Amino acid sequence: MSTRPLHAVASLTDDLRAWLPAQRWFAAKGRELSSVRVERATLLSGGDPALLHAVIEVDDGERYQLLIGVRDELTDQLHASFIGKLGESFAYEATQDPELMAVLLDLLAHGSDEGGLRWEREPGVEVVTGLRARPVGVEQSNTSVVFGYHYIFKLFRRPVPGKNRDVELHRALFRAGSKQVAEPVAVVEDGGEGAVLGFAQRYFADAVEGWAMATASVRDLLAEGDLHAGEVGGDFAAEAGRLGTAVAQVHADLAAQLGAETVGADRIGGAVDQMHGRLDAVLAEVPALAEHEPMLRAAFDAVRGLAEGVEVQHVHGDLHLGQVLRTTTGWVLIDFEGEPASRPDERLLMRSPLRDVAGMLRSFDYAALHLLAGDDADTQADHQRLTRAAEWADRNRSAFCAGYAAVGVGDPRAQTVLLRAFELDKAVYEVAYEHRNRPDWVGIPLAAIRRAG
Ligand SMILES: Nc1ncnc2c1ncn2[C@@H]1O[C@H](COP(=O)(O)OP(=O)(O)O)[C@@H](O)[C@H]1O
Ligand SMILES: O=P(O)(O)O[C@H]1O[C@H](CO)[C@@H](O[C@H]2O[C@H](CO)[C@@H](O)[C@H](O)[C@H]2O)[C@H](O)[C@H]1O
Repeated sequence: MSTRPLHAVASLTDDLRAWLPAQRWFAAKGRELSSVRVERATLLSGGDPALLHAVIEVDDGERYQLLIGVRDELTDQLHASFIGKLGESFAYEATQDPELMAVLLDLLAHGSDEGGLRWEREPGVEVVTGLRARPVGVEQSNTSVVFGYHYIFKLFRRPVPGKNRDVELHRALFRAGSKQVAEPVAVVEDGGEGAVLGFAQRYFADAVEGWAMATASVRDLLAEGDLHAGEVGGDFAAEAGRLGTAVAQVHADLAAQLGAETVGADRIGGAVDQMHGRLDAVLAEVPALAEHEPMLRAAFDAVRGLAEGVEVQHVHGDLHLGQVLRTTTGWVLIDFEGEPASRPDERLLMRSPLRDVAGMLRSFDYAALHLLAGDDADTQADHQRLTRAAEWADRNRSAFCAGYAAVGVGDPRAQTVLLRAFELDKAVYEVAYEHRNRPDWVGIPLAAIRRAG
């Protein structure tokens, strides 16, 4: 490999143009790239294998972060991660290489401030090294690696200068003694612009995702045919209630640590304008939404009349059943980056906690209906399954709200105008998300919008 990292990565630009669009975390998926420019590259560890860090810019101006491994010979396990040849050597996605991830764990444990990258443990935390590394297999917006049963490290694929919401909110909650988040362990920062490049936190080895639990419950129900959601073994309502309580506790801790305020007509109007703006954009992309436009606009405009103002604070911002984990001791929330579609500066704003509630309520609807995506309500058997699934969603949505209200930070069910607008706004977002990423599922948010009419 060339001893000049920038030169080495720059010689891969043609290969990167072909490789990037296939990556789940790459935002411009499915589109041909005309240019890839290497902004900087740093050698983190030499030898064979070598580890390079690079920041690249693609033709839409988006910046991405890469960890590139270089080996004289590619092992079978790394074939799928191949990016391109560097002279006689092979360049590949380094997060898939346990040997190189051990180097990364050493950097996190011992700290370093070289080549413009700062690796730093959180105060008072010791990091164990020599743990086996494995990449997280799920489809994600970033890339995560698990070390033993101890840590999970997230590489932010699109680092943003300034404060990182995921890290800051984890720190604030952990300071508050919250049991609903993982302990922050270490961060990697770009010494120049101060962007957080990576974040290690405590790994919950005993955890299962809320989405997996909820959909298992729906499967149980559908297998029974005749029984109601409350009568089957896999009933989820008690868990949904505990989840509501956990979310309310997180909201209470965030408000206590970082403040809350009541906003009046100006800010409310701005938020309503944003909902209309999103609808404009999605209508242009998905014509099937047009028949619901008057109802949606009326639901958003109803928020303007909330004379008593709206309480805002820092919230999760992208809450759904895939962002919560059930451990053996309770529910935890992960990934506080905020809504993927919002600009980084927008994500830092305080928002109504009902946004999170609405996100979770939408998620119960998804969990109930995704298995029935192809069902036809006109046939008797499918009608029965759809009715049962709808009952499941109602039951768990109510249990979630009751669990939330029990904490004393407010009852979402008492704020019907706001909750309805936020749920519909989220559903509009989901229509665009599904249209772009999972067209078979676009019927789920569309059906929810139709039912609200
Ligand atoms: N502290 C943790 N303990 C156990 N698993 C975790 C933890 N944090 C994240 N995960 C797992 O990693 C996956 C991706 O994490 P997430 O922070 O949502 O990344 P992304 O920003 O890429 O979506 C989650 O869906 C979850 O399964
Ligand atoms: O987790 P991300 O931050 O990447 O969020 C995006 O992807 C989610 C899908 O993984 C998407 O969530 C939608 O589908 C979920 C089921 O897969 C469902 O539970 C959510 O309620 C629904 O919104 C999310 O909208 C998108 O931003």
